[in-house]
Amino acid sequence: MPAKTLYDKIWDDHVVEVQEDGLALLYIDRHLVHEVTSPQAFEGLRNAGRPVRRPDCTLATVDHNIPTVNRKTYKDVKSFIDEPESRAQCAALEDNVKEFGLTYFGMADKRQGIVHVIGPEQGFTLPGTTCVCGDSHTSTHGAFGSLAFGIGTSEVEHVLATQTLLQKKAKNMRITVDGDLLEGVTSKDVILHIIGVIGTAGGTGCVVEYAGSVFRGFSMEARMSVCNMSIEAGARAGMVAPDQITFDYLKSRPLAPKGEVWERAEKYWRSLKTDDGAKFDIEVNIPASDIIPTVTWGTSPQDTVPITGVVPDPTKIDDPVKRASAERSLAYMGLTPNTKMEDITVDKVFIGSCTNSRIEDLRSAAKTLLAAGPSAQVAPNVHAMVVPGSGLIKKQAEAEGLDILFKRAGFDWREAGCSMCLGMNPDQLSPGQRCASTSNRNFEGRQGSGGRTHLLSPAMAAAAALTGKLTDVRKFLGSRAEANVGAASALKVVSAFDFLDDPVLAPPEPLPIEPAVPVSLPSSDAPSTVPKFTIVKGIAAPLHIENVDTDMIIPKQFLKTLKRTGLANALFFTLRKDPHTGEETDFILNRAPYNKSKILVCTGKNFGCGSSREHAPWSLNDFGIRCIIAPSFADIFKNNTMQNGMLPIAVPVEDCRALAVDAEAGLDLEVDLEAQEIRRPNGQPPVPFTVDPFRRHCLLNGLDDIALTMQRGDAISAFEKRRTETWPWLDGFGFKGARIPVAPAKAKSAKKMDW
Ligand SMILES: CC(C)[C@H](C(=O)O)[C@@H](O)C(=O)O
Ligand code: SF4
Repeated sequence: MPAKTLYDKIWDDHVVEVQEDGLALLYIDRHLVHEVTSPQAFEGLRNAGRPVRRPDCTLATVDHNIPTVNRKTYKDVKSFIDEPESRAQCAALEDNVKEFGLTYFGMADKRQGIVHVIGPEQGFTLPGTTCVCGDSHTSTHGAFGSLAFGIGTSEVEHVLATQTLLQKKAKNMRITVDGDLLEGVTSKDVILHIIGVIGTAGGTGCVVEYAGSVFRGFSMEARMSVCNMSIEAGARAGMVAPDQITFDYLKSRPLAPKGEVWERAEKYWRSLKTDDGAKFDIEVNIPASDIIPTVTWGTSPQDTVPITGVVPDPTKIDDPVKRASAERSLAYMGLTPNTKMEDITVDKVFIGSCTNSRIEDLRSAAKTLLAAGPSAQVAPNVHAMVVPGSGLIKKQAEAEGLDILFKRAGFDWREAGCSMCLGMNPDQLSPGQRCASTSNRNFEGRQGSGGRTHLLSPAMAAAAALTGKLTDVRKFLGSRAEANVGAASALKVVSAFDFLDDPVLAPPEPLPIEPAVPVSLPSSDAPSTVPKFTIVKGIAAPLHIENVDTDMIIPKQFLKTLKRTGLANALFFTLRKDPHTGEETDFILNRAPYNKSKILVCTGKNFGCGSSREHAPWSLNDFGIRCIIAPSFADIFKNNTMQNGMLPIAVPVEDCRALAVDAEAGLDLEVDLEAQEIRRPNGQPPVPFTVDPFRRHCLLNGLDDIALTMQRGDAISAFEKRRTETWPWLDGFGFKGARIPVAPAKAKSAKKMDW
């Protein structure tokens, strides 16, 4: 048997079928659903008369749109959410879970929370599983040794209908951090440092395994923070091999296996580690001692700098595209080169998000407050908020007295949700406001139009709240700090298990399905909803930006739609509309002839990074752009475009630059998918490209993945039979039967604190 990596093992255990070209039909064990990326998927099911194949493996919650104000007066979504589009999206999910019979943690349920917090908390996320969600930070669940990745809405529909996905295997990458971390350095600093080293495209096309003594020593919470931000490094997924720490975290959680089945599961999980001698395509080694508390200075998560450092100087960057990107970032961030990071003042502090809203994160921030002494107060002119990741974490933190500490220091203590991580709810930055944030993305406008984000750890965020400036948290260490912590009345450490006392009920019966539309394998001449892509000829718009993120392609306020169309005006909204006057800017897509572009040529790499929002390709498509040419693409964006009959073409940067020159001259390009070439004006030689053969076939014929996979029903059923025999705990464990027994609250309180 050849030596295998952890990823190889999980992959092999989930292949239903594999084609000659390596394209696999992969079985999905766990599907998390939230309100933003699911409405169009449910609509697709409804239109085709398809049920959800495995309600027992699907868990839904609301998180992105919901207000985080006190819910004491909460009656229902309709009366509680003021903003009409947010309200409509949450109401749509409530209707959909009823119609399709899914387990749902709504706003009245104390288990509601950020989708990537509640899955692990309930034991829904398990080692050795495949886990997906219409959300890029699904990588979080890799902390359990699960192959977990974000998908777009078309793929959400695919999973709901078939419980599978069509996938090509990614490359194996290992990031090893060995040695001892310096005092004051946390998991957030580790992952920010890694992204600073490898860049936001460093993991593109890869599944990362985090190895080495640092990750082995981390708690599950810390591992989740690391895996969460794998997507910011461009990786498809990030994983840590399961071990005793994983099992201790999971055992007795409501949806984890119990009794004899647990024993069986644990035995299998213990086999889930990379074999000695297994081959990685890419290896990165980082000494732990290199890492010091880290913050970001710019508008990409790779723009990191030690807190002791200064704002970089773009004139020292040779590469013109990179220099332009740095200049643009600094202008946006309102920063001057060489300013000391510790001299940067902040207006807001946000402690929350799926990266850092778990109990240990809150304890770590609280410890900084304790270290500062009993009279520590949030600096005047700073508004600081703490948003726990779930209702249960909020309760646990309150039982530990953390809320009192935060409130006493002047923090705002909120209800669970995504909140100011992306501000789809009212928690937003105003233009020009600067925020020290424990979230994961510092893109332009991410936390509010014109808002400026510095990413950092919870401990550093708390320090910034107290001083009003970005601050080295190590100033809150040492003998005086220890004396302050010692003098404070001891905080209780309460077990999470004290709050996991709600049985998870079986999902409701779905409503009767409307007469099903017969499904058959579409032949190349069958009508399909996916447009064919053969030849596209027309104006190409040049763009010279690196790491074009999907927040830039379409900002959050346009994600509240229940439709796939009507998004043409939303495309590159913040670049096309002056935020102050609302007038059109001179951005390339506003100018003739580029306002009629059918092609986009980007000279910067990593186009479409960040969020999994399929709204990005929808808005490009609505604008009329069918083809994007760039040196490289982020994985999820690439998949999403092809699901919509659009063509992303990756060609070397020199070719992109040459094509951009044609585009700047206002000359037509002609993209021929059959011939796999881009024909240039004035008799210049064409630029060749290649597209995966299966995808090319689907695009040329306008084929729809779901209809194709529905033909594999027998193979999927056979896989499910084998799955039930081999891994019985995966069959909706916990959802079967009327009430699921919950482990008796155990005295786990003696657990060593991670701070
Ligand atoms: C809304 C969702 C598609 C998005 C994501 O995929 O990440 C969001 O969670 C984000 O963080 O931008
Ligand atoms: S990154 Fe932010 S918006 Fe996205 S799921 Fe996590 S908390 Fe929610």
